[in-house]
Amino acid sequence: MAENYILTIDEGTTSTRALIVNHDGQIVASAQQEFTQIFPKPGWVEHDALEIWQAVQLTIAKALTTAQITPAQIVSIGITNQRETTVIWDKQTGLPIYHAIVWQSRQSTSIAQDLEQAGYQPLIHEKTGLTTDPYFSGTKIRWLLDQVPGAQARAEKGELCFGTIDTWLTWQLTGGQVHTTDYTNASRTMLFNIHDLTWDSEILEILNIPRAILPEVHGNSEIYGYTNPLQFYGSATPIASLIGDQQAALFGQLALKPGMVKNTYGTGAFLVMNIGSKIKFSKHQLLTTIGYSINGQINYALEGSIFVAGSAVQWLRDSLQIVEKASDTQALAQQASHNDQLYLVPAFTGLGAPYWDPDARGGLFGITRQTQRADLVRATLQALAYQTRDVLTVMQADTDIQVPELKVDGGAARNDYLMQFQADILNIPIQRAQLLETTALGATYLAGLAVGFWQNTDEIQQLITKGQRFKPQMAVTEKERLYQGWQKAVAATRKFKVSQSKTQGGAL
Ligand SMILES: Nc1ncnc2c1ncn2[C@@H]1O[C@H](COP(=O)(O)OP(=O)(O)O)[C@@H](O)[C@H]1O
Ligand SMILES: O=P(O)(O)OC[C@H](O)CO
Repeated sequence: MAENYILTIDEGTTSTRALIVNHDGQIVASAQQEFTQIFPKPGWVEHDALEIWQAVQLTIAKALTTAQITPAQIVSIGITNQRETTVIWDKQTGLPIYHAIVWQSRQSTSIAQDLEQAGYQPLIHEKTGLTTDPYFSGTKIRWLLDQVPGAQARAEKGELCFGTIDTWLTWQLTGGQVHTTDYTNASRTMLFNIHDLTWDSEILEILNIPRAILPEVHGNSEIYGYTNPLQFYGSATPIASLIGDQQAALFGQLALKPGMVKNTYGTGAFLVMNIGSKIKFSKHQLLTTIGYSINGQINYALEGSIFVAGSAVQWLRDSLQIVEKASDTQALAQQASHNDQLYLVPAFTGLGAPYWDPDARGGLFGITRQTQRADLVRATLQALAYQTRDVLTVMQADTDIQVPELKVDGGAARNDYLMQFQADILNIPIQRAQLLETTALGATYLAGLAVGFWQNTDEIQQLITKGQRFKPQMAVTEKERLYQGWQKAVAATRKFKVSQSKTQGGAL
């Protein structure tokens, strides 16, 4: 009998991947496709949602071809996605009314500021676990309905659909039959009440967002619908997991016990701690969010969102062109010998947790006549580690938990220099996943559990091999000296902010 597989789509900020996974949890084939990053104005980031859909179709076709299997051998499909990124499309034609507004984008800053000035921050935090930042979908939806002519009226008439990328791809794969999302993605919109698990009427009213555009909300491991055979090579295959990428990585690490923490170093870096079935709020501006939901049971999480991580490495490669490949940064950082007091604060699109400062912009401190390319590369990698310490410190303070080790994954976790420096600066071991595609594997496990491909997480645990462990080696005085320099650099960056006028932040 032909073997069966799970197909998982991991739609990230800069590229999309399709993975085919067998019953032993091995990736038998994968394909990856980058797509265009559109920067219409400083601080704005957009994607073409149709280009994303095309990239998804292409990677599915490539992965199936590489694996030499037929779509009928796919027992279910999992989708995990860059969160918050907002698409609005026409229900009839399926065409987006504007580009997707990416999570990093700052174009709805003035809407977020208006909410804060009107005193809504405590209400929004209490109901959604989030903060009034343009990062989340709510202000992006408001911006789109304001800026695209006629959009508000069409939304009120029920002619438009809103979705994060999971919803957009499910709509496309089902041929416009299913308009749904999951709790984790919903919990990133700033419109979802994480206590009673519904779209919040009061917040919808404050932002004047018509309920008619919103998707249904479900758990993370269940059948939401079937692919339209026209979209999936003649097969009606169940779509059986939708989950935001950071929560998928938490599940993929099997960080299923309260207190377990993972950090994923992708475009951004996201520390997520499982906090169990009860909501807990941070005193230090971490987010409370939904971690995952299986069989009707909700697990909450605390999250520290770092906006710029691997994208700083991309900046070295694409904008400064001082490295050819992202992986070149490892050897360069290891070679750097001058000036270990050079600090890059990569606040390219503001600062996320724990600062939440949308107007901050990047800074470079401590340059001397001796500063060389390798020093800048090292400072860039170190910035990822320092930002992680900023977040982990407040996460530990919020929960009274001393985290014994940090589980890590994501593309930049490949970098051994970064991993060792991270262990040093945190003074705890770093446990790297063997397969860095933990995000995709999390969605795979959930899609497999939904259809009985795997029976339970104990069975999945047997499939996972641990990767490399990095132990702290640096003297405590040394790491404290370095970290104090970082804190000074962050303070100086925040002092030197650009003030963003309403028109710069708000108009098309
Ligand atoms: N060896 C490396 N060292 C440092 N950064 C890397 C390395 N390899 C990849 N990256 C960075 O990791 C990111 C890609 O990771 P990935 O998990 O695919 O991100 P995403 O899901 O956000 O698209 C890119 O920003 C890239 O610059
Ligand atoms: O594309 P990534 O992996 O950097 O993840 C993006 C996050 O989901 C944004 O919240």
